[in-house]
Amino acid sequence: MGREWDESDVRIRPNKKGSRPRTKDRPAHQDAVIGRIITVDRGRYTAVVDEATAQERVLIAARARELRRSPVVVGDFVALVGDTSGEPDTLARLVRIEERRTLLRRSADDSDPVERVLVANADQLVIVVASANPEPRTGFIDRALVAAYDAGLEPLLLITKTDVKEPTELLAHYAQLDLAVLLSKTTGTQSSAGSADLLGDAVEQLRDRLDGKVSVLVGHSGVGKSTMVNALTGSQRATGGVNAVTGRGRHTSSSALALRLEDAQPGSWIIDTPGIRSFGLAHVDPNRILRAFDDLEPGIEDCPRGCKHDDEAPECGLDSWVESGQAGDGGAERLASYRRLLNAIRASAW
Ligand SMILES: Nc1nc2c(ncn2[C@@H]2O[C@H](COP(=O)(O)OP(=O)(O)OP(=O)(O)O)[C@@H](O)[C@H]2O)c(=O)[nH]1
Ligand SMILES: [Zn+2]
Repeated sequence: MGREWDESDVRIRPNKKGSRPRTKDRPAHQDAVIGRIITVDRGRYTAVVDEATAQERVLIAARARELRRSPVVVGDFVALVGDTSGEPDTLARLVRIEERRTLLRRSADDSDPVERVLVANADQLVIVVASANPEPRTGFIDRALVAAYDAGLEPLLLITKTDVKEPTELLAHYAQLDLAVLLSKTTGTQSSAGSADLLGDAVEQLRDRLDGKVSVLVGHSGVGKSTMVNALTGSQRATGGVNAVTGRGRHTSSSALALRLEDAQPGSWIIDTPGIRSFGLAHVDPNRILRAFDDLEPGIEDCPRGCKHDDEAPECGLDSWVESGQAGDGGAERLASYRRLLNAIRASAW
């Protein structure tokens, strides 16, 4: 990851005790290297530095005290000082979190009483559901869509197991959204190991979509997320490949984990989220969700102040906007879709 230094990086604070700049830790930050966090496990942060260069290396870091309690998450770019060689048994010091482009988070909810930052700087959210077995739940998809729109991520719906059932109803349900949908299925023949081979098409289509980007995958257990992640990333994890990358034990925590997309441009990462099965959405602002509906968005100009734009909102400007045809022929359905997503914010579970 290249980064240019400028004067603001070497600013020296006025020193209360004397005129000399503090030599102890300030100058050290000038040597900082920037790394991408690929996993977090028990207070240890694994980062890739000098990505896609001959000097690329993976190192382990501990957070500096000056960071206090600011959460550092997968996808964060961080400044690292100290031993940044990445040699075995070395530990770098993580001194700063770079500004985040996007931030996927969850409010506290019934399943987790703490508000959490989940993943930083991702571009896309791939919502994985099975066409059947387990049955797809639109509540899950709606909540994930809201989380994506709120975080500024492009959502993508991946429907697996279409060999088991055609996802006709599900597709109809989301036809009004500007939502890219990919279908995948297996050959239907289970190998002796019990895992079925995915048909190549879907894997390649998805790879094209993910190429050059950072994509987070979310999905319930059993939908075939691991099958797809393995097809896209090779055996990095299946074989304990995380060892080779991080020099540490196989990834066992429930934290997110970034894996490289195989046969893709540098900077293409897939973030698997074994621990994330739901999103608390209490923090979400309906206006932010509206940014994903640019045909509707201008309609809120006539809304009363503090309008929530939902089914019960009196005199919501979106109603007249749609009635007057300004959102086009499909306007009413689009508004219904938007409001259905707003309902997902209020529903407490998915
Ligand atoms: N018929 C069919 N089975 C599939 C397909 N994709 C995955 N499977 C099977 O579904 C089961 C679950 O797949 P996994 O990839 O382990 O599912 P997961 O979402 O990672 O689930 P967890 O590992 O519990 O998080 C496995 O037996 C897969 O072989 C598919 O497209 N069609
Ligand atoms: Zn309104």
